Amino acid sequence: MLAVVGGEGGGIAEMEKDFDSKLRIQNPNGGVQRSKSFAFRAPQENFTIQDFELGKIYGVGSYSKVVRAKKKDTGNVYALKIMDKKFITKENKTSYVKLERIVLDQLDHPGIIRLFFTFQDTFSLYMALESCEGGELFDQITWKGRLSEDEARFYAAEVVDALEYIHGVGLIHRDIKPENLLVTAEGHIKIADFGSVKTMQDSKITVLPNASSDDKSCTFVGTAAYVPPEVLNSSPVTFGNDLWALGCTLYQMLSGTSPFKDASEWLIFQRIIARDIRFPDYFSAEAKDLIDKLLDTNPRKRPGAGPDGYAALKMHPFFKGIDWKNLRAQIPPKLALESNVVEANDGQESPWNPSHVGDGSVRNNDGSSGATSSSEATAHVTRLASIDSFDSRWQQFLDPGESVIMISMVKKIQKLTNKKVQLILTDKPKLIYVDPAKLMVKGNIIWSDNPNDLSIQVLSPSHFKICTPKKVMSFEDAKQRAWQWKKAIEGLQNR
Ligand SMILES: Nc1ncnc2c1ncn2[C@@H]1O[C@H](COP(=O)(O)OP(=O)(O)OP(=O)(O)O)[C@@H](O)[C@H]1O
Repeated sequence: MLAVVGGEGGGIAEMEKDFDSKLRIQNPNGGVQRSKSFAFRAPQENFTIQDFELGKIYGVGSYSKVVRAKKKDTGNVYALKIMDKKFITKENKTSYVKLERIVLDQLDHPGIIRLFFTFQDTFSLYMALESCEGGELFDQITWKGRLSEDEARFYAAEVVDALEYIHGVGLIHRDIKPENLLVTAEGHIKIADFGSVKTMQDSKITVLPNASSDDKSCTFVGTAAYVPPEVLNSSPVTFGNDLWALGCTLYQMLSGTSPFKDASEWLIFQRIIARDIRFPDYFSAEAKDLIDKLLDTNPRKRPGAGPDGYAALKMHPFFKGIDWKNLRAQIPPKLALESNVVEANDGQESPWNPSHVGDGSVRNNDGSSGATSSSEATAHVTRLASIDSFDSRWQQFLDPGESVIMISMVKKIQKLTNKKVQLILTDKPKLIYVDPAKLMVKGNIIWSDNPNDLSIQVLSPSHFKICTPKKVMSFEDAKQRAWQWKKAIEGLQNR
């Protein structure tokens, strides 16, 4: 995510009020102030984190962790999005959180992540989301190298179907990319991450005035590689924004990489503005034509944004054979598993240590609660931990009681060869990298709280260097978490 939407729009106390199941809503659109009593479809419950059995971490966002959570009494499984209240306030993410909560609550489509309920305790806000066991489409592309045209057609069609609904209710998603397209256990696509949506004038979706994204106070919203050229020229955002991103995503499905790639965001933007696209030879004429049209510099000319609406997109020859009425009844492509790519996965889920979140106390109706954390500073760092995936393979590299702060599969860039390694940061603190195939520690970076002896240099969202007096090591994180690595290491140094 590049830019933060809107202003802070009120503190955490106000947000807690907004999270009440009854609230007064005002629609800022259309000039006339519409005001009505409003009940969330997904209620705010009085649950605690102890009501759930926590499983693996699905992923980490810039201000949240998403964990597999089974409700102990019903056995229902959710993707529990856990957000640290202090962090949200500090990082001005309040409006982003409110927006996602209120928008998801009103969306109802099989191609969009469902929000079931929310709850909170002293430290955290929790959103119980529909669980997507298949992970991100990004991982499917990475693990398969690239997708076949049939696979890409299937996924693209499901995205088109959901986008038609999103645009139909007057919303622009603004952050369509393979990381935000989640895959269910069965292999269907669900669009996630509605924190950057923009409501159009005549939107059917109601948002709180201070939960909406305010374009005036920010440069732009989205992710560098998927941003359309008009957004870089500060033109008003339109539905065409998502259609450009769809074109980039389809290109990435078919080739394995996004069409506008370079070493820095600035260079990526130059490529986007110059519309510097090269199609691999193996793309079919239909795929090339559709991507070429979706990446039209004129947003109104992109199929789906013109006077014929979505018919123009759905009737494109690339989608020949797609049964648009029965999409979700079709058999999805076979999912790739991480274990097919990295050897030695014992296939076991490793449960996440629940002491990493919340305080376990029940929230009273007046918003007060009992317990406070004894080691708040450390817990805070741990709650902010950025963890791609954590399974029992990495447990053997930890001492008893030691927990992981951040872990990701990264490329260690060397002069002659680049090597995939698992970079692991723990609360000891310990910073090591492991050969994922041989399950051997390949490097132990000597920890120091002194930034002269251990520092992180971020070169681009995906490229960072770990510098020690003896050595400088260069890493590439495909998930663009270079800044999170810096934050996590510096957070531990300043604990
Ligand atoms: N419903 C879900 N089911 C399974 N995994 C999920 C679900 N929602 C999110 N995830 C995983 O958790 C990760 C973090 O999600 P989250 O929504 O917190 O942040 P994000 O989408 O990465 O966004 P950002 O960094 O822009 O805040 C996602 O990238 C995804 O891999």
